[in-house]
Amino acid sequence: MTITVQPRLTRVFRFTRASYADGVAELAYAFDEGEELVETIRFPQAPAVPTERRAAFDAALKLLHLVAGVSYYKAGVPPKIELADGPLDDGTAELLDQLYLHGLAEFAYRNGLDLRGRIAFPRLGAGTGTERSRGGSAPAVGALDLPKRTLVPIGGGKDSLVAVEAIKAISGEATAVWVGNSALIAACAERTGLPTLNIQRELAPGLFELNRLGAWNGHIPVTAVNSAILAVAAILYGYDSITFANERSASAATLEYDGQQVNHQWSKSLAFETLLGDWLHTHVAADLDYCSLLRPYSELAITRAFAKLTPYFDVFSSCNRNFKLLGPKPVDRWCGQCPKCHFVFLALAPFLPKPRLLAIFGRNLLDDENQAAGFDALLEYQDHKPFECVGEGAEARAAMYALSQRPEWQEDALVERFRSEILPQLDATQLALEPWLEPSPEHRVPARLQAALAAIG
Ligand SMILES: CC(=O)N[C@H]1[C@@H](OP(=O)(O)OP(=O)(O)OC[C@H]2O[C@@H](n3ccc(=O)[nH]c3=O)[C@H](O)[C@@H]2O)O[C@H](CO)[C@@H](O)[C@@H]1O[C@H](C)C(=O)N[C@@H](C)C(=O)N[C@@H](CCC(=O)O)C(=O)O
Ligand SMILES: Nc1ncnc2c1ncn2[C@@H]1O[C@H](COP(=O)(O)OP(=O)(O)OP(=O)(O)O)[C@@H](O)[C@H]1O
Repeated sequence: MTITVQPRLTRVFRFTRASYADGVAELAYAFDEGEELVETIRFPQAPAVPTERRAAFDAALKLLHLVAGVSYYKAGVPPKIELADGPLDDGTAELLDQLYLHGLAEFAYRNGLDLRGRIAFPRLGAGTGTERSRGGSAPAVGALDLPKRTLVPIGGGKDSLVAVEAIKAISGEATAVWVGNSALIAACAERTGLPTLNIQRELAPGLFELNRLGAWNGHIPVTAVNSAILAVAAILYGYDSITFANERSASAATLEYDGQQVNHQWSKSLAFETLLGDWLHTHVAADLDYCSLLRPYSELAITRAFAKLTPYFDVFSSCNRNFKLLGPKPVDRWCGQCPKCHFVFLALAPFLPKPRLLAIFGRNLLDDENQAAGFDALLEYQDHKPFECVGEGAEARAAMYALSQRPEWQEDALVERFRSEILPQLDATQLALEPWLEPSPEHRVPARLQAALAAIG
């Protein structure tokens, strides 16, 4: 495919069409009058869409088209957005405005862009008269009597496996589902013993051509894309709930810049969960629940729970370098260099026998002076939290403090450095591990699944 637009000079981003037939969804976009960029999602062994769920399916597919557009919009960030299907009701436009602004906040910060005031999805009634500048709300949909079973997304790391085991503990009917073709995630899903569902996602090849032509590039809110894919899947296959494994800490900003919070994990935050969960209730099906089973828990509470799940130790990995579409992957599941490797090593250390942890990682990251800067960033010492899915700085400091009190860890280079150099500068009353293990009451887990929460804490 030959791309003829210069991405950074484009004027309009267009959502041109979304179609679905025989298990294949095509989501198409274009800049200005340029070629279509078509993303493809494949739903395996898809049944025919049941008639009574047709409207819900169409609504979910439309949302997926709008959400997945973020990968392409970011290539040019033109000032105008156009929708071939016409403007959106207020609720939908608000969800999209928020997602593109906050989900692309890291992208904007790193590229020196300011997206505030730039992103405005067309709204019904906007600009058509003085009496109504916004489009009003769509009539709320009813329940569809969806089967009482749960889609549990699997990411290959510890969090989703903790969620799986919590659902298994209450004998909930569930399917382990993942998007993409990662063999590592497939192995984890297989290990759960649950039925599995693997949905394929192929980005438009033209995006890589745009990248080569100097498109804007950077982080996108991928959890939102996966969530929208799973909403379509829930209606298609018949599930009444989608339970992600997004932790409490995911709501905390990575940094604040020019009055704006920048959160790498925004589409894992409670704010996004609330927006999407409410939207699905009003626009798709009143009985389709979208939530995170791990929302009450800190990363440390989750690593404590995961430390008991020994059958997964030889298959899981939280290192995101495994999940790159292009380029090399770590040879042995953990690159040992990235913020996720650093954080997971540190957060598991208080809860696992040391030899067990070293066996998982194949090395001792805390006894390697070359990794000091990486751990400093986690501790928010002379740096900000990394742009990655890691816990809060205070949480990392609590874990490091716990290790500094243990004979088996305190001689290791970076623990010793923490004790001698960093600890004297910290408020010792803020370093206890125990408060991090307490669940918070805030979550959106539906009544039917709440017993699973007790299986985690
Ligand atoms: C695996 C990874 O971390 N990828 C990020 C990385 O991408 P990179 O360029 O190094 O390589 P690829 O992943 O192979 O992607 C190639 C290009 O494709 C585009 N792209 C990819 C996926 C997608 O959904 N949309 C896309 O537009 C993009 O142009 C890529 O350059 O760096 C990129 C730039 O910062 C990131 O966008 C890539 O992140 C992936 C989308 C990804 O899946 N990342 C997750 C591991 C991730 O970050 N998860 C977060 C969830 C946060 C959230 O709010 O959803 C987390 O765990 O905290
Ligand atoms: N490819 C994927 N398909 C479906 N869901 C995914 C995928 N990747 C991540 N997720 C889900 O997104 C959420 C956030 O992912 P995240 O990487 O934080 O979790 P994880 O991989 O389970 O654990 P870890 O924090 O150890 O990496 C989790 O619920 C995870 O299951």
